[in-house]
Amino acid sequence: ATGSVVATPAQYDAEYLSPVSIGTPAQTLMLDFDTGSSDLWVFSSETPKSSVQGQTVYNPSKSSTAKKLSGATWKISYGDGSSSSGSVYTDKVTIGGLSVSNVAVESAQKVSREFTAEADLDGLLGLAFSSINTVQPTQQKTFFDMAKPSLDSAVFTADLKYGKAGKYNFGYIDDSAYNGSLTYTAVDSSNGWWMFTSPGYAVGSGTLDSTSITGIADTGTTLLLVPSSVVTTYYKQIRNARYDSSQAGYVFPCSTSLPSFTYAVGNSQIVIPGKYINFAPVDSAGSSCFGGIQSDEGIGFSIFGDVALKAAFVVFDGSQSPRLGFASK
Ligand SMILES: O=C(CNCCc1c[nH]c2ccccc12)Nc1scc(-c2ccccc2)c1C(=O)NCc1ccccc1
Repeated sequence: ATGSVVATPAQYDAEYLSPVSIGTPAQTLMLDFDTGSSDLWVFSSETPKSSVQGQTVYNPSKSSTAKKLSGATWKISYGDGSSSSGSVYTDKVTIGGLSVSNVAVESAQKVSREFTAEADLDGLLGLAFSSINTVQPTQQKTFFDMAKPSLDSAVFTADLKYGKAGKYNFGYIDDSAYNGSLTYTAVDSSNGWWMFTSPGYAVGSGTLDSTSITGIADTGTTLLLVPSSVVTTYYKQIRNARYDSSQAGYVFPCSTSLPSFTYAVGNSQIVIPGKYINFAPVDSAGSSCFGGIQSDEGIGFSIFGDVALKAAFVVFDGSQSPRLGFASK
């Protein structure tokens, strides 16, 4: 089997949302496919009304294939301080024509205000490794792990784009979606993430600096978060860039034309065009803009978020020895 689904960017490409059908008859929610976490959680009929502001909710009592996973709970929190928690059902989940039964669908009984504020986001679909799924007492498998036995090939691909719709494919690699060839690199999944080491980086047309960057391929994080030394080197090239402590990040005049950022993958390179690195205005006046490259200080590793991944076609190879493939497009 295979599946293919559109990934539509929210404002400023802050996240990408894909339609997912849950239950019988189908209840279609817009979920953020997240290779940085491993829980499929949704706004539901159990989410307090005061916490639901525009989201579409999953109602298990309206699904003939829903089963309560008795005694199971989940609770997750993210680095930005956001969090959610609740109960667990199993139900049929269909993504782009690919149907999987008995998938753990985590129903939110609590969501933090950051999620309530995201009116278009009805939940997350975790695509990291099942070893970091938060369901207790019995850890649950991700949609990808549940789908794997029926997939033509144990892979999924992310083809996110700048300011327009991209795609997630399951079970096959669309060789027409990228230029040149794929370069594969080793993954360390011991911490549950798609973690790899980039052997170097470059700013603009400069030469490659062989400072390696170890981080995770994370579609659920918006920005590219790298070591402070790399951040400093990048923004040193921009005359009016400055660290704004009130924003806790580098900002620059929105009119600035930005240098590209290149990250190496094995012997090849992915070039992030400068315009991808202007994330969003920090004020309504729109005079200063927040950079798409910021520090990974305090995380313990770097995060290749959407700013980095949307410059590439990315293969998440979940075979016996997982690996990541990157190609330019
Ligand atoms: O959690 C994910 C992926 N799912 C995000 C879902 C999500 C969280 N708010 C959302 C809001 C909307 C949509 C999805 C999400 N990735 C990882 S691995 C390590 C950290 C981390 C750990 C400690 C400190 C910092 C990061 C994060 C992290 O918190 N990223 C989000 C972030 C990172 C930095 C700044 C903001 C957010």
